[in-house]
Amino acid sequence: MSLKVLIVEDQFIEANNLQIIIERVGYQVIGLARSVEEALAIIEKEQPDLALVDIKLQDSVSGIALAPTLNAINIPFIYISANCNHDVIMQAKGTQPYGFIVKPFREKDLLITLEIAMFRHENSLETAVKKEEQLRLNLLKVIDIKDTLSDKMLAIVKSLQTFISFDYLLTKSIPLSTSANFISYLRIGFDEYQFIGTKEFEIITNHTLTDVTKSKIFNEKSTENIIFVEDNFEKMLLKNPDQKLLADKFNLQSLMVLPLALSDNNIFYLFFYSRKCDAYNSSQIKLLQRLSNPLIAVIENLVKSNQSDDKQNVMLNESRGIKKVNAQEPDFFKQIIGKSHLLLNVFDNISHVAPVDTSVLILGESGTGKERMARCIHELSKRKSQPFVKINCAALPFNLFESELFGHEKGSFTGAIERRVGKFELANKGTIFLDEIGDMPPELQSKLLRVLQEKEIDRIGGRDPIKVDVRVLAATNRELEKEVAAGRFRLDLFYRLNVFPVTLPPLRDRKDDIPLLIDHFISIYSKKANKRIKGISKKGLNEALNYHWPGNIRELENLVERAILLSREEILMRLQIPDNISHQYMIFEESKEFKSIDENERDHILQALEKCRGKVWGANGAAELLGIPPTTLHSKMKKFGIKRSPS
Ligand SMILES: Nc1ncnc2c1ncn2[C@@H]1O[C@H](COP(=O)(O)OP(=O)(O)OP(=O)(O)O)[C@@H](O)[C@H]1O
Repeated sequence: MSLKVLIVEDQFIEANNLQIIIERVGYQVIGLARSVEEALAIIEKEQPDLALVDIKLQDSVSGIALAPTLNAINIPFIYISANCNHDVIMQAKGTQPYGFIVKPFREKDLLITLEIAMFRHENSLETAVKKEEQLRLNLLKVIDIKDTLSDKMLAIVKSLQTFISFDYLLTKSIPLSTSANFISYLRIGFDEYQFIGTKEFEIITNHTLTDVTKSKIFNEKSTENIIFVEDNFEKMLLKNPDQKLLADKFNLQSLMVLPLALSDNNIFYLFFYSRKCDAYNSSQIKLLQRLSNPLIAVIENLVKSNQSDDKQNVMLNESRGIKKVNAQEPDFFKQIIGKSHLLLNVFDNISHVAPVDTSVLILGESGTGKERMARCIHELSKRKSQPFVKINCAALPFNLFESELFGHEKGSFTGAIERRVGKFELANKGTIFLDEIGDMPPELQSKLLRVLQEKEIDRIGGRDPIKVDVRVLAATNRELEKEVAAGRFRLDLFYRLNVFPVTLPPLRDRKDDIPLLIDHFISIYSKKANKRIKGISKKGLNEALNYHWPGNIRELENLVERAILLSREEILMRLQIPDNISHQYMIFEESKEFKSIDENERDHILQALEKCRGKVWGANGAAELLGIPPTTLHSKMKKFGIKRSPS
């Protein structure tokens, strides 16, 4: 059956042209809409499989306004626009389109973008369905686990984590008489949780459970799912001091509540908290609703076994001291040091994508660990016993590029004195890692695209194409959308590579990891230097925590290595951190432009947020530091388009 396409384009000739192109290859155009309103009417009558949406419509409403509806009903869409300025691209990107075509475009580019969009959509649907089924089975399996109650609870927590990312999960039953009435888990590593029951909670917060169960969210016998993100989360905290206590204690920034109505009229609540301020959305609520039956079955089983087993009651509700569960180091990411929640989010994504053959585009500033992550993806895949071949696209001279990637036959050009096998062939059955992909010359981008599409290469001077089976991982520290907008990077290649983007956070956004990384590098480089260095001084660590690390982990690694070589003591006194003030001065000199008052205010707010690690409200928050009310800071952040990115 041919795919049904909706075209949203106000220029008749262009809409007609699009229709001719796509009908020629077998798609069915179910409607030409000239405005968002017309598009909505068509969608209501006849659900398209895909929509092509022009961004700039004559009507005052932009095509981007259609995105929430299309996303909600799961219709993939591709934007078409003659305007590729950065702001438009960023605004469009935020709505998660399946493609972006810049006018004027070639017919071929349009068709490839359509094909990739459908491929990605089907793939993501299929994967989502498979994963959901797996989660359902995993939850039901918990019933048969013979382990203790807390092991069962932990199994549920871990199963849910792969779908609903959380940093703290609290479960609570109403009325309080149910024995498993307050259990919570704080995520402290990729697969590590700290169990926090009633007693532990009191030790950590200095408040009794009675203090913190006063709030409405806890006591309401509501069975509605609720999400608190961004401003709503802050507003909710103002009304619920107990939630504020939790949020401040664990640096939480959003909440999703799932009430489960048990058959004995009790309500069992799952509170998912995240350190990201926009972690939850309605699609997760829908997922949890679909899963409510297995969840209720497993929770009822859990509550029943808890009531019938006094010893386990003691373990859940009376345990003293703070327990780490599953404290053994997980194998998956042992090469990648760090436990900050931003990195844990990356681990979650990588653990989903690594085993499948999808291309992964690793983004992040220089030195954030992109190559290390690529190796890790390879190690976690079924290709791990096959070669991992790296190409640095920025370091290869232009004239050697093609021969390096695809190889050449003897005598195919002056200097080709013998046959050479290219990196793609060397990587056959394994993984190829294209580092600094943003620096690949445009002429070669089309050749790379061909390899990705046809899965075959042409050696220079060779007669027949050679089949290759490689998984492609690519990395860049450039903003590829900007490169596309500037015409330096092919759009179709961008979409091929951007199937699964992963962004590594800069070190300054995950300062919690600095002590771990310093210890890690001290242990490596002190062994190398044959010295016994035990650690770093408090002052040295504080300086490292206050530095902004433009060179990220590589810079930290180099500074630790240098300090070890120079150190005569068992403790590193300090790292030779470049002078922050002179650095700022340099930036000012380089930028030359004189800043407006608004720009200065924006920078100042950003600096305050960075210093307070994204915290706006309360003690040590940015509002306090700036000496303004949090609500004022909030509206200024809105005005300047600043979103909080906590450490
Ligand atoms: N999480 C980590 N744990 C330990 N070492 C790390 C981690 N991330 C990066 N490193 C180390 O930091 C250095 C830089 O990492 P890597 O080369 O992977 O960064 P990159 O983002 O690919 O850099 P570039 O963009 O400059 O190519 C390497 O020596 C790497 O081993």
